[in-house]
Amino acid sequence: MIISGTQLAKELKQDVARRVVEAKEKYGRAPHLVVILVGEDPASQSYVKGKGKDAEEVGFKGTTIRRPADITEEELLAMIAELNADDTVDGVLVQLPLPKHIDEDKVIEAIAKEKDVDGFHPANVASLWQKLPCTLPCTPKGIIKMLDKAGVEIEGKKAVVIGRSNIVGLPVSKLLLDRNATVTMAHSRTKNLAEVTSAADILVVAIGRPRFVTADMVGEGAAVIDVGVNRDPETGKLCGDVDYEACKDKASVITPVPGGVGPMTRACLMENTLECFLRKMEK
Ligand SMILES: Nc1nc(=O)c2c([nH]1)NC[C@@H]1CN(c3ccc(C(=O)N[C@@H](CCC(=O)O)C(=O)O)cc3)C=[N+]21
Repeated sequence: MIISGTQLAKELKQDVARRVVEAKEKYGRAPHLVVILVGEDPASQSYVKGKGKDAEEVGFKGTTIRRPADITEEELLAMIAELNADDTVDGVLVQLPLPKHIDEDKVIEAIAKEKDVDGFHPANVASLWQKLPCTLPCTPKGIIKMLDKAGVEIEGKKAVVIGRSNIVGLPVSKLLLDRNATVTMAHSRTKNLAEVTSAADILVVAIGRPRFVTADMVGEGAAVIDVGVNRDPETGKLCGDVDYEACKDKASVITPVPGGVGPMTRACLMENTLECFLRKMEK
């Protein structure tokens, strides 16, 4: 079975849109998401365009601030400080990656944690690891929703996560652990990787290498979640970290690329923005 991220994202966005209508009635305005895009990277431009479209679709006010790649770190931090102080702004997202002369950690830390819709702020990260209320990072949150919607049991299962990034591998491992999976974090230095991954009931792949996971690495009946967004070196088309065609018959459920984790990530961003807005208004 294919888990359609496109379909689940549509459902989640419809749910957010319904809640936005209610919230607007109650609080007199819609949530406002501000996305900052620095530079002209084509992939970033296309993602940011998608976020703008989603924001409009769910009934938010959406603003995209575009700045040239040579903006100084100081200018960017000043802009964020202004948005933090602006009561009509509920969510701030700075599209990553940033140009090399700008310190990403510093920028993320500058965003008010209450407006950190990505869930990247160190205060949100700390809360996640301490099981305190927090804004969850969008991709890990979306992955858990996809497993739940597909009816995949997590409790007591063996989950293997390949990749250990701050934005996907680490937090999704923690969320799976919180759901009582037995979690293995695998990576580029893992010995006998195929042996490790074949034992997984749930295999989450987030390493950023086109079609890295081959059929021999997938156990019979596994749930396979492909977080990759790569360009196929030959065709230039979007492809995942999993060789989908080779693995789909071994997996019980699998997510495609495109149309899998990506759209759910975006839908979760909308949900996070609504939640930041509600938390503020309910105070
Ligand atoms: N501050 C920040 N937050 C992010 O969440 C963030 C970021 N920076 N920088 C880049 C990565 C990447 N990312 C994607 C989200 C959706 C799709 C997505 O929807 N992909 C579609 C296809 C889109 C296409 O055709 O290009 C799909 O998989 O079906 C892809 C990639 C969010 N990121």
